[in-house]
Amino acid sequence: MSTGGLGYLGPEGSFSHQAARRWLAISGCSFPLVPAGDLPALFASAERGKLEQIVCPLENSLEGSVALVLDLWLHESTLRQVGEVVLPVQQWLLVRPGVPMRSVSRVLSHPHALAQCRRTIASVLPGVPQVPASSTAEAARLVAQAPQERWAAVGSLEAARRWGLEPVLGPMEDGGANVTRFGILGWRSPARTGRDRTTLVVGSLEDRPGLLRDILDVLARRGLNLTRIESRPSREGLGRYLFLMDMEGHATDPGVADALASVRRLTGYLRLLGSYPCDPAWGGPASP
Ligand SMILES: O=C(O)C(=O)Cc1ccccc1
Repeated sequence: MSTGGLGYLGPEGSFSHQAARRWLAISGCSFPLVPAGDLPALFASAERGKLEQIVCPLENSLEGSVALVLDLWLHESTLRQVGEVVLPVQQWLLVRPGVPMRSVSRVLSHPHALAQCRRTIASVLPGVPQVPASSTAEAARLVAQAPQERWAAVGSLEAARRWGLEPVLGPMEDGGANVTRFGILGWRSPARTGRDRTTLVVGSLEDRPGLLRDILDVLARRGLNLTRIESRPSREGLGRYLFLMDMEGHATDPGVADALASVRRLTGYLRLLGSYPCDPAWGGPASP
């Protein structure tokens, strides 16, 4: 039985925690927030019926998709996307108060955060070992509680406040707008709002030239705007992929419904992963 919680990748102070609070504000829901230790545990709690919805980082404007989330969703879960939150993010170098930056002996963070700051870290902390953590906030918590005081974390100013660390450098991502898009996954599909997005995954039993082109053609002929296409291994062998697609519109819009039926006929496998309202704060990808 669901406890009605909204699960997120914890601990407090993670970007997922910020996205979860923003989702409560957008949706008007009042679920209690429930932190999870890592992404597999987050999905497993939801699948066991312990959570009503979960917040997952899907993609980042500098570093791309979060492959682990896509793989858990596509291969180990029956959840549907019910919403999205688009969050501008900033990364800071966080140390225990008074620790000079030049003495840092190890830098911890989520691999996506380390990758967003690759050039800055190489220039200000050359040769310092980088250690992956399950989230930016977990990195901050570890630095705050480590026996070794010279560790640093990469994370938000909120994580610094929550875990009592001092921001000594930032924003430190390697240029460009840093924005992360989070998916809200659950079981109750929301009603059409008129400004919706639809996510689906297709795979093919047939391996023939032009199949992907034919699929994209179905969408283009109906004027459907694709906002993302991503491939992940289908786990059936080398060269076998699933294609995850986001497009504007709701599965009950006549053009989208018609396109889904045509794509289903073309492919061996189509799973509708959800239709949900677009984040009102996000204008969509920049036009060329
Ligand atoms: O590490 C965090 O703070 C998170 O919320 C997870 C995450 C992972 C990848 C991109 C953005 C956020």
